[in-house]
Amino acid sequence: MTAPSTAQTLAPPAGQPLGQPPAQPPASERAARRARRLRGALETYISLPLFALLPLVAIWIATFHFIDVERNAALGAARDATREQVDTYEAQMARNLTAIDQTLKVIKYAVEMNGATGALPVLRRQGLLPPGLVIVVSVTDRDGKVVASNPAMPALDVSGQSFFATHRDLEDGSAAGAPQVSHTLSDSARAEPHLHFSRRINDADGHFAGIAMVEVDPAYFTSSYEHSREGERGLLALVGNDGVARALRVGDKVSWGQHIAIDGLPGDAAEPRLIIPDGVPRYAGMRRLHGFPLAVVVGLAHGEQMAQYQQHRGTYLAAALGASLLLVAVVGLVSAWSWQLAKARRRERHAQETYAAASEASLDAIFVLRNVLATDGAVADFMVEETNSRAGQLTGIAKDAMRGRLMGEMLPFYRGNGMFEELARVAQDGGVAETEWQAAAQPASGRWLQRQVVRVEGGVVVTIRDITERKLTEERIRHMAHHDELTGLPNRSLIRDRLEQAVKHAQRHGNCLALAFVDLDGFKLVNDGLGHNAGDELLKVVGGRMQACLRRNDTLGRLGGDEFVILLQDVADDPLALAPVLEKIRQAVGEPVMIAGQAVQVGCSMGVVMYPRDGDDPKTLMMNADAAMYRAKDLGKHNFQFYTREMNASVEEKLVLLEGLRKALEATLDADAPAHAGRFHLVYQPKVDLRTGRMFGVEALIRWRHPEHGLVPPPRFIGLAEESGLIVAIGEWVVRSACRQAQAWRAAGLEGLTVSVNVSARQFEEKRLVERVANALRESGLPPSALELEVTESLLMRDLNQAVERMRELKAMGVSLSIDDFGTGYSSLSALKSFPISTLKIDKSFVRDLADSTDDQAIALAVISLGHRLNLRVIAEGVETEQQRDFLLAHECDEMQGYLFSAPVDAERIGEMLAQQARRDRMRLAG
Ligand SMILES: Nc1nc2c(ncn2[C@@H]2O[C@@H]3COP(=O)(O)O[C@H]4[C@@H](O)[C@H](n5cnc6c(=O)[nH]c(N)nc65)O[C@@H]4COP(=O)(O)O[C@H]3[C@H]2O)c(=O)[nH]1
Repeated sequence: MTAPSTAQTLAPPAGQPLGQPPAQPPASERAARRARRLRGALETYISLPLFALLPLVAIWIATFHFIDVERNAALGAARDATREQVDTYEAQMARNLTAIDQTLKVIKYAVEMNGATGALPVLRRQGLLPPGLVIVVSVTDRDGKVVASNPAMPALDVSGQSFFATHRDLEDGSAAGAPQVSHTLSDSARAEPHLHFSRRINDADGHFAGIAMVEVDPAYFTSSYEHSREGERGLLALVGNDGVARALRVGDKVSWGQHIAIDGLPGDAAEPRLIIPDGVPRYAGMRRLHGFPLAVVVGLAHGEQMAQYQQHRGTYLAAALGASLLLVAVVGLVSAWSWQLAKARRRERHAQETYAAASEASLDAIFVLRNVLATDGAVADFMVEETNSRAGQLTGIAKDAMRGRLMGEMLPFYRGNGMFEELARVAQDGGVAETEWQAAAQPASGRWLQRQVVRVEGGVVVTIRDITERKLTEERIRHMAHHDELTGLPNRSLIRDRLEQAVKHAQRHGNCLALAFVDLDGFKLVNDGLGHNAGDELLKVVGGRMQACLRRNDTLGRLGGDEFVILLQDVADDPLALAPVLEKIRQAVGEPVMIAGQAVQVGCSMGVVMYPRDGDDPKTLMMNADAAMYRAKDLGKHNFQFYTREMNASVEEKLVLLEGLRKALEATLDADAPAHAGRFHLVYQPKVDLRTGRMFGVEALIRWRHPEHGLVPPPRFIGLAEESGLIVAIGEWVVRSACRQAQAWRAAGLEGLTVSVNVSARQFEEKRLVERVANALRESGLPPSALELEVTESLLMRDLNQAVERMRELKAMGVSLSIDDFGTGYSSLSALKSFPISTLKIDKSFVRDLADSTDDQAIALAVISLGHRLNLRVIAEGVETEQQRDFLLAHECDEMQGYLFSAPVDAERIGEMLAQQARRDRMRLAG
């Protein structure tokens, strides 16, 4: 664990600039390297063979020493034996030769005394002759002819022999002279090889008279050869001074005649040498025999003499070799084992170093923990055996300071947060445990950590990873999955989830909850008119405003588009109690919003349901809230509606209504159609000049008399006619009818009356609108100036350019245009300027509270002043009271319409009113 990590060795140390020669490694590192090298040298597989050389050398030194000693001993013994043999052989030969010479001397004496032929019988008789089987004695005359012998032999002449010549040639009268010895030979008298010992016989005068001879078998002289002494290849030889062997025995073989350089032979054996050329080196000793021209030679075969030594030497060498081999084998085995062990240790060290490097480079904190057992064998604590720097950063305790410490003492909180129990469980039962938790203690406080515990022998390894980033990412993804990207509000899936939870909670606790579907009114106009960025901005602002109206545990979410949903929990089971917050939201949404330097305004239609009265499951509640929201839309928008059971029937109701509308249209257009389908008809509401009080025009308003339901107000069916497209045909009928009626009044002499017709969005956007209007005017004969088309402000804003274009075409025809419900939309001044209109109509919602609401007063005044600045006439609708009229009059509003003057009435009544007015005019003129 102390070895430098791979990462450390690859990268320059911190602070060392790249490109510079590396600095000397620190002293501690150098010392560690030295220690490692020394450890390596002391490895058994290196040191043991080195140490084993000592006993090996000792074995061989001792072996060679013993061999040497043994050899010297063997050599000494060989020399001693040779000397002893030579001594013995010399003594034997001296004895034998002396006896032979004695015989020669006796024969000589007897011949000299008894004559050559008489001597031997005398000696035989006296028993002085040696046994004839072994030794032949004979006497020759001076000519060399054997004259007597014992035993008797064939005639023999030795005159040619050198020993005879030697005797004969001696000075006459000389004493006996020395005995002569012949070579070993065979002659005509005796076929067996023999050698002759001879002495000179003188006559009485001292002259040569012949010789006395003793013939001896050469084997006689080597008969003392004993295998036990001389061995199988020992040598005994009787050699003449001339160097020719007279008798020579090697083993059992007796021979003669070989040449032996006796002069070169030592008296004592020194070194083995080749005495005869039989290839056997021998330890040799030689003694000259006194009184005879002879020497004895003894040779002991080197091989035989050293045989025991050789045997011992072999034994020693074998023993030494055996011991050496044993030693080498043991050392080899131990070294191999040690090498394997060292290799395994190296591998282990390498693995440890790799582990340490990897561990140090790891972003995970790693703790190698040892079990600390209680007396009952259960794990009582853990001791830190190894760890890494990351662990130090995580715990705030230096890595080295952790080693050897008890976890319970180092991180006491680990017993309180379940970590110890988990570690102990894995330590005892095995397996792998994984846990994620949020750290509570410094320095990692607040961070999300993940630990993995794995059992190892005698402990556990704990890996701790900081997963805060992952958690945050997961949280972000979760948030994105459950929240609307634009507003950050909960999205449909989270809302559904929260609603489910809220319903469950309410079910458990018997509480109530409310759910409101909110749809923005007029959002599409902003989005289409000012662009998507403006739409997005508007959604954010409106979302923020709604959120501000809610309590902390309420939920505001966005379903998509301009649809929001509000979940109010733990509310009273009383719709009225909800009204304040809903109204607050409605007002907050209705406040103008500044977008791209421009004030825009939207409303909201809210459909509200309550659990449990309007449904006891999320699906039903959402469905019913949706139905209630549509009802709010139907009822003029920017309001909230609580769900009623009847709403559920609305779809079916709509279908029935639509069918009725269709039939009514058919019936209206077809004069012959049966009346039970109901028909449309028009009513007219007078428009009055505020200053003069004179009716100058009428607004045509459609009515549907249903055969069963009676009179159906326009708000109940205009929207449906719009939705279904029927409005185009209905609208065309309205224009044509209104034109026809207006022309009829004119024809009746009621001149100067204008008629206004409402044109809905669908109608206005229809391509043939201008053509249809032109047709209606042409058919009726009404001058275009008597016709006014009322379009709503919001309608114009849907497609500004197209609207302006369409308006210009109508204007070109001479038709007047007015903007209905002015003030509920968000026309910009610049847009307003471009409209070819003649009149602005203040919406009746601002007129209603004119007397009390300063806001409405301000709006009315703003519209009046705006209209006048643009040279437009301003008309207020829905004027019901005199206060309203007085206010409008005081503030120079031009015209008005409303119940104060007249509710919408049929054409006939308008005719009467016009007639009355004409009468009044005439009277005033007259009066
Ligand atoms: N509270 C109150 N209301 C007053 C007063 N004086 C008049 N009104 C009502 O105000 C509405 C005025 O018409 P609008 O704003 O164009 O609003 C109209 C118009 O937008 C639409 N509409 C009516 N007839 C037609 C039509 O022929 N074509 C189209 N496209 N829309 C029509 O239906 C809406 C409602 O028409 P109506 O029910 O006839 O309701 C009429 C009228 O009866 C008053 O003093 N107080």
